[in-house]
Amino acid sequence: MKSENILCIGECMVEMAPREDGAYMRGFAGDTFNSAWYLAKLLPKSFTVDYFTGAGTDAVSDEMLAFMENAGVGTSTIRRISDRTVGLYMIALKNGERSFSYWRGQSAAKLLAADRAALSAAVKDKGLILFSGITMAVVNAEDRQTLFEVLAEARAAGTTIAFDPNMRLRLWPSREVMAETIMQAAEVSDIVLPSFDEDGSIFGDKTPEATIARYRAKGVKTVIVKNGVDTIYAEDEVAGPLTYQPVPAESVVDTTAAGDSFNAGLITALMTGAGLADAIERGATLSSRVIGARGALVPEAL
Ligand SMILES: O=C(O)C(=O)C[C@H](O)[C@H](O)CO
Repeated sequence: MKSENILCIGECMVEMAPREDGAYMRGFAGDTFNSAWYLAKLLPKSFTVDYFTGAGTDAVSDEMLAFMENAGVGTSTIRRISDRTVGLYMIALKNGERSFSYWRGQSAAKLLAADRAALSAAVKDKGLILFSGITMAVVNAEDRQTLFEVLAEARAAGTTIAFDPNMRLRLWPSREVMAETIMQAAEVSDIVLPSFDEDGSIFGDKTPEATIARYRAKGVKTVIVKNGVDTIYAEDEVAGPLTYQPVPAESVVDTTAAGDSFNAGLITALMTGAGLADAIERGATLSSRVIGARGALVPEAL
């Protein structure tokens, strides 16, 4: 049987999310961690969900790891780096659409792939590993290659690799490096979870079908193109091409983690035996509830 151990790799930060009264609420979030948080809540108890990143040894890093453990996300392989600490981001909201400001240039997570042995130990015996374009953006060029190699080794050993291109142009040296790295990441992945607004603008895809074709040409087995409130397009070897029209959200308060929660709902369904169409519905339903509240992690959405 396939391993029921899941690993998400990336950067978790202090999150400052605005409240209605103008004050800020401090939380902890980051795209792949957000998915881990939802996965830990959604998957049956026989599964384990772990997070791999870099963290400091200071009080806020300890609090972050305690927060993860409390949420059911394992932290035992996280790298602790004594002269660094965790990054921070702040959400700004305009009519429900979010934008982010970051303080993460020197974060411990930037060194997450600097110790190959630690990374290799973390990926061992996993059923599925999720990483993202943000994971690739925060590490340097040399460590990116280490990540690719270690993920390729895990895949060869039977792990399913899932990748969300999640593009944050500001975190990359250039548009070209971002686009090139994303296609390299797709080559080591079984499941790719792009968003049409980002992929359309960076790669010039005219339609979601073109996005699917570009990743499938790299050998990706399953591609699901998220598309905001519009039709989701997907394809895998069993279901063939399919579409899903998401039910509109009851209210849109903050779109932070819309894609991350979609990924978690979808992966939960796929890991527990659902077909692609059901898995997409599961992801879309969770995502439409998550955007009805402020911040990335929304317990009421579960
Ligand atoms: O933008 C990032 O790097 C983050 O990880 C912050 C947010 O939690 C994430 O983008 C939401 O998808």
